[in-house]
Amino acid sequence: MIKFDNVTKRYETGQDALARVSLEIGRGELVFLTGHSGAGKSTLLKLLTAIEKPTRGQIIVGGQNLGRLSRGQVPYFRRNIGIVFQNHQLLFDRSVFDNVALPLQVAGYAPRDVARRVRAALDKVGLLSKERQNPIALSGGEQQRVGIARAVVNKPSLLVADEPTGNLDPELSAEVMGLFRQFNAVGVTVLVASHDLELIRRMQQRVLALQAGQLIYDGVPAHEPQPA
Ligand SMILES: Nc1ncnc2c1ncn2[C@@H]1O[C@H](COP(=O)(O)OP(=O)(O)OP(=O)(O)O)[C@@H](O)[C@H]1O
Repeated sequence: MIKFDNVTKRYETGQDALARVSLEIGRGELVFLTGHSGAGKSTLLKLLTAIEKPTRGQIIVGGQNLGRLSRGQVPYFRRNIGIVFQNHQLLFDRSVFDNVALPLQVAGYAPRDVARRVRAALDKVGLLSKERQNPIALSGGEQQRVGIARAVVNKPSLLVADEPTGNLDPELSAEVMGLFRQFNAVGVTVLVASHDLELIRRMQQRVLALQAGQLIYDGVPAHEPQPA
């Protein structure tokens, strides 16, 4: 599903935000990406979603070589990826329903299909009863779930999240992670960037760790028994 081959990203400032990173993520995997602030997590996600281009190396996503995508092809490529942001970027002057509907409207779906899919997505994140509310009236956890519904409404085969639990307390963070697990269980490939090591450890999934732009770990962390 995702292949990075010796990928380096150097920003104009001259710094290597990623240095010779090679990795593969198979279809249907749930993987966490971790590392300190500035380690390169966001850069890796921006390359993966064709927001940035690599300076060197090759990136293949869903069989497409991102280095060969033309500007015009990028929006079509992105339709197959759901993206969840830390600050969820919801529009506070529109209802929950309209926020989730946006990607479908942009893609030109008929209004009946939009309504059906939006309600299915809101149902999956447990917010069907709040479709008419304005997101500003929702809690932080609920707002993040609206962001997740919007990311999955298009039924993407890949779901990417950048610090999706950054502003949430541990209980709500666990809830959001549970949602990612659910989408993964029905076949969606999920990549979640997070610096919350405790939360990641509890998930018992594959972890990729970056340090100063280099991939320093790829594996499932050993489960440490908790003291009684
Ligand atoms: N657009 C940019 N132009 C120049 N340098 C950048 C740009 N974006 C990121 N960087 C630099 O690249 C390095 C990696 O940044 P990146 O945002 O990928 O890290 P991160 O692991 O996501 O950090 P954080 O958890 O703080 O978001 C940092 O040193 C950062 O300052």
